[in-house]
Amino acid sequence: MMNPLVIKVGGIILDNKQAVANLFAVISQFKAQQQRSLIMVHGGGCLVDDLMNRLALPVVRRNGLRVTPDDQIDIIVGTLAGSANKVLLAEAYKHHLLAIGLSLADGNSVNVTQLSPELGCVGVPTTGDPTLLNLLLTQHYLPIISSIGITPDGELMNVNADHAAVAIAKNLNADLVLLSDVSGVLDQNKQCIPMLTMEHAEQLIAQGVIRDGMVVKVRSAFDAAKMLAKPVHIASWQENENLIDLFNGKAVGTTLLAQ
Ligand SMILES: Nc1ncnc2c1ncn2[C@@H]1O[C@H](COP(=O)(O)OP(=O)(O)O)[C@@H](O)[C@H]1O
Ligand SMILES: CC(=O)N[C@@H](CCC(=O)OP(=O)(O)O)C(=O)O
Repeated sequence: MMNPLVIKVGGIILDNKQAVANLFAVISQFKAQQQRSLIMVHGGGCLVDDLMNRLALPVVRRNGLRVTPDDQIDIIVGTLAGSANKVLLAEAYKHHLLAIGLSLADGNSVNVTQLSPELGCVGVPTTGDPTLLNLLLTQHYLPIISSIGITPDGELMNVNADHAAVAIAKNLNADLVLLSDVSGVLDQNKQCIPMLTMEHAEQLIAQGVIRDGMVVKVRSAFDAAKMLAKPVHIASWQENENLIDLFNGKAVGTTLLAQ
């Protein structure tokens, strides 16, 4: 049996019903062909931004992470663990997939602590217990996991979804694919870089070619690649015709090398 595959979905796909439907069509095709266990970890930052705008609340990010004041965590939990998670679950059901919607805290799958007081209710993954997820995978469930966590003191935390996906992949010794709006990590000419080493990535970050959320994504991906001793892929959820290849471990988008 192959090791599990963690698929992280983020970006404007969460705001695009057709794109979500296309992705689940591919996942259900893959599931029909392969015995491999899949876990989906999702973001939904764009949905939070939309709601913040409608509520006339400011959207503030520092180094790619959302500043999350105490009095806004309920809105964010509602959006990520609520609507975003259930929209994905609904599409999974529509495609006859046996799915279950979870957060990082369910079954203590990923424990989190507060990152820093300046960012407010932003959590970082610490340890985790894979028992619940392994149990669900044995019974052929597709876990769909939001990036909401709970601290040991019972505080709800907003975790960057790339950090969350890396934590789950480490816990399950899984392969990891990060799907975003872009075809991969782009160079200064906006061309997708097929293979990236950590050294090259840090150069591109220093030059400002890799910016914003992509800095978090690339550093998270290398963290996972090193720990798991295997490459991690960053690709677009729009590459429908290549997604099956990607899920089978072929290089699509940018491959971040473990070395
Ligand atoms: N060098 C780069 N290559 C690709 N995307 C980049 C780069 N630098 C900055 N970005 C930005 O990073 C975004 C992806 O990060 P992010 O928005 O956090 O993704 P997601 O929401 O899918 O987690 C891209 O949409 C792009 O605007
Ligand atoms: C702390 C932090 O930044 N949390 C993110 C969680 C969602 C996310 O990461 O969504 P995408 O993967 O779609 O960008 C946020 O509030 O936007």
